[in-house]
Amino acid sequence: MSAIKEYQLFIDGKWVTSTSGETIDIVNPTTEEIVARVQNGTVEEAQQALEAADKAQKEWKKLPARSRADLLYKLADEIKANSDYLAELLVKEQGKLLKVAKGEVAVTASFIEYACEGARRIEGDIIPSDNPNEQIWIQKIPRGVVVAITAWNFPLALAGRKLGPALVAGNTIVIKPTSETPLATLELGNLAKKVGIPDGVINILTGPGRAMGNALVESPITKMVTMTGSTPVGQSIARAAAQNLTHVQLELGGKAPFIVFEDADIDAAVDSALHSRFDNCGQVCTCNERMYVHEGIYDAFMEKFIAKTKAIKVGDPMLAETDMGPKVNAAELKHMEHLVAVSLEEGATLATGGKKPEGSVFEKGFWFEPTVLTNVTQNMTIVHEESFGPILPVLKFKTFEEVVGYANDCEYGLAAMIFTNDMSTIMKCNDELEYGEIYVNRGHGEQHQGFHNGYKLSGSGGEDGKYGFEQYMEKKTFYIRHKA
Ligand SMILES: NC(=O)C1=CN([C@@H]2O[C@H](COP(=O)(O)OP(=O)(O)OC[C@H]3O[C@@H](n4cnc5c(N)ncnc54)[C@H](OP(=O)(O)O)[C@@H]3O)[C@@H](O)[C@H]2O)C=CC1
Ligand SMILES: O=C(O)[C@@H](O)[C@@H]1OC[C@H](O)[C@H]1O
Repeated sequence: MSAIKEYQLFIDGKWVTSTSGETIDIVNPTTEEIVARVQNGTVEEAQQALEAADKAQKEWKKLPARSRADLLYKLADEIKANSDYLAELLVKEQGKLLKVAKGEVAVTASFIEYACEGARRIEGDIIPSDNPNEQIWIQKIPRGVVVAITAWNFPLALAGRKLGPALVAGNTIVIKPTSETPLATLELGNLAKKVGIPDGVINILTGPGRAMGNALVESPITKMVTMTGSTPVGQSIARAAAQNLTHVQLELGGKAPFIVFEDADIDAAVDSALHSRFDNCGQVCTCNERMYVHEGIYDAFMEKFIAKTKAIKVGDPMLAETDMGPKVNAAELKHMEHLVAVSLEEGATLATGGKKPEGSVFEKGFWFEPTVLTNVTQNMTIVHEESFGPILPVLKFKTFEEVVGYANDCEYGLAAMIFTNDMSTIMKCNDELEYGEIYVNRGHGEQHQGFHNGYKLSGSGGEDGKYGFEQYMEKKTFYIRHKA
């Protein structure tokens, strides 16, 4: 057994051990072995990180945005240069497939590179005044210290998605990754030092969200909180931030409907539905959480879909032939078992899966079979509660009005997917589906230049693209009167 690495806190460019004297074990979801330990940081250390970020921001904001971007391009290059190491760390801490982990490392770098492209597009306005000899300037300026709080499903990518625009805009950042999967994110501290990002610009803390996270959110030093995670936690962050009216950007839970209309390309819809549910063991915020299939093609569609679901190879995420790894932890596994039990009690039928796979290789680890539930009705728990795992309830529908009503009968509003070739249906879906992101004739998967924006309880503010970049800046209006 290799020695268990103990990570420290990254504050003001230095690695420090927490005064708590306590650590948090990071467990490999595939083997249940401890792969590393991280600091159980204190609220005092949260304050130290915020003060370091505040001090560093005074100088960081004076750099031309292009100079800030040059340093961040180098960080992105270092992330790519360390892809194998970072990807294996992601597999060990989160259980995602190695090929998916390598994709996450690449997308982390590209999130940062995309933000760097915005360095020369921080544009304001010059507006004529109603008064003679006067101009009005509206400038975009950095907010100050940004706190970034991230979830466990794509921990490194979520960190890059936030630190990129935050730092290009002239802010500094304190990142608190989830206590489940902090390792790859912590490695960013070493890479930041290596490329010469000034001390205090990036700070990375570990510790329980309810204490450390809350302390970061509540501080008056914090001028923006960007958080990705569950809706209940996002709501508590919004409440805590309210006392200072701190700007909050929240990317939260989802329950994406996947709608297959009668004229859909069935093979394309089957493949997209499969990947949009089971990739990353169903742990993607925009996942196909519930599927509606027109009754006219239901049998043909489901025959192909069930066959492909049964063919999914569950196993060691390090192996190329594996299609799906384990859930991230025991609590999530228990949640899967609970949702299946409730669904069956409520009258659903188990078409495939529904339990831990059999075999000695699955004795250790948080494994769950790809699961499909049929004979599901709209009022069932599984149609409304996010599973964030490999469980897919399938319902039939007859009419457009019926399925749009089902799709919108939801407290979330992040993503929706539809398959149809009828332009009128597509445009009516665009008008009537209450979701911030709609994918037409393809599965989920955002792009940096889009806008990842959840309605209802899926979040507020949105991130990515030019509108996400705007969130990291304040505006200052300047009235200038000059002598005639
Ligand atoms: N919309 C989107 O883009 C995405 C949404 N998600 C959602 O995230 C959820 C799964 O991720 P998960 O990590 O379990 O989410 P959680 O909400 O449990 O945790 C998210 C982060 O918040 C921290 N946190 C917890 N309590 C507080 C608090 N009171 N104040 C400040 N920070 C706190 C956690 O720290 P700690 O872990 O140390 O407690 C963690 O870093 C799912 O609901 C999924 O839908 C996931 C990915 C993307
Ligand atoms: O957060 C999610 O689940 C998705 O937004 C995911 O995160 C980073 C990847 O680029 C997205 O697919």
